[in-house]
Amino acid sequence: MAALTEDRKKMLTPTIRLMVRLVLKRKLQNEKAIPSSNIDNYYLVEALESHISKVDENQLVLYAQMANLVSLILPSLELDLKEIAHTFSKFACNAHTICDPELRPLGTGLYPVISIINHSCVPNAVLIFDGRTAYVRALQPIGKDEEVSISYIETAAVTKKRQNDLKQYFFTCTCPRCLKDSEEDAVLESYRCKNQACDGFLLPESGGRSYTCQKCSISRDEEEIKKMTREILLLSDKASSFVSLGNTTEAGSIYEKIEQLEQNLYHAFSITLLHTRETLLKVHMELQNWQTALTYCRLTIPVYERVYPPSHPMIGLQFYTCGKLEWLLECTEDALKSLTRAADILGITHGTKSQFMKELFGKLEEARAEVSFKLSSSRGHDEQFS
Ligand SMILES: C[S@@+](CC[C@H](N)C(=O)[O-])C[C@H]1O[C@@H](n2cnc3c(N)ncnc32)[C@H](O)[C@@H]1O
Repeated sequence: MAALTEDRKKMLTPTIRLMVRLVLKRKLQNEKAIPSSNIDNYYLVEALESHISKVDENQLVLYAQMANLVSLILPSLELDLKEIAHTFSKFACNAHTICDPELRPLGTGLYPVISIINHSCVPNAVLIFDGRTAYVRALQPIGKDEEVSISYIETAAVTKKRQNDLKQYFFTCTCPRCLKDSEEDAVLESYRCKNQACDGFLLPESGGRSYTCQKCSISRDEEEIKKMTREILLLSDKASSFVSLGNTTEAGSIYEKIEQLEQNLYHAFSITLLHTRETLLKVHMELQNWQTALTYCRLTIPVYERVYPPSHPMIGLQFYTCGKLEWLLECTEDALKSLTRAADILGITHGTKSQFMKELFGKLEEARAEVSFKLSSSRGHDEQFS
């Protein structure tokens, strides 16, 4: 690595590091310096799908450059650059993002046995890591002949976006959600009805100039929508520049304005509004504004429950955040409810033995004890005065 120029060092992406580890592992396994097994050997990598014939020329050039860099990092090995480039193409449709228990990305890994699992936007299983060990856990009972599926992408998105994110895998998803989701997509991305009491979504009128609610037929003027969209765009640019300056307080107050505008513009289940609220949750956590953070956390949950399958870890994690905030704010009974929901879901997706889960169970026990203590002391108080 020391022999690399600064420019080349910048190219040491997680994918390059993964390739270097893979090449070294193959060498060591061939020399029997480290053990190989049925689920851990290079033959499994050879069998992976690469879609190399469909990869475009620019991407092929990039793979060739990356292969070259690997050979510079490992000068003592005689490498077949074409084979390395081909393996990079396998990474694109088979590698997995290793995440921490809170689903924050940590790096990239290749798990050839897990790579046999196909994608669905309504998956019946989920891939969870404990350190570098990968676990596939069922989100629901899976029948004997039923196919196990996981999601390769973020499923909190409309069909067009999901299909676009799946392009690197060279297939068109035909899961039930992709086949029938036009109305659901409209809810997730359309404008809301002008009537605040109506939960309908708008579609453009054939002649343009206005949008009409599909539930109550009230129209919204196109100009008004364009004006609000422009205002949101301007504010978003401003908020991003405050974020890059590290001014979280200013960024937060601009995101609040964006959220207000988006509430009036988009449907309550809008993905755009969801992302703004996720940002506001992060901002207020950073600023230790626990009550406001809790408000935004609670607002995200109904949308999560709509866009993720039941028992999805994202829902469990959001209940966990809610529970921790409620505990901090001494809303003990709410905390108990949220932590119970979190434990019910994350117990399925994360198992019960990891340190992360032990901490959650510890917090749940504490909340349970506190609630029963409060209950018994209020009963004692009532008895004293009866
Ligand atoms: C990680 S591999 C999954 C295993 C692969 N089906 C196999 O037999 O080796 C990813 C590739 O599988 C195919 N694939 C995955 N999910 C699919 C789906 N829902 N429909 C069609 N093809 C899919 C695509 O070719 C994709 O690039």
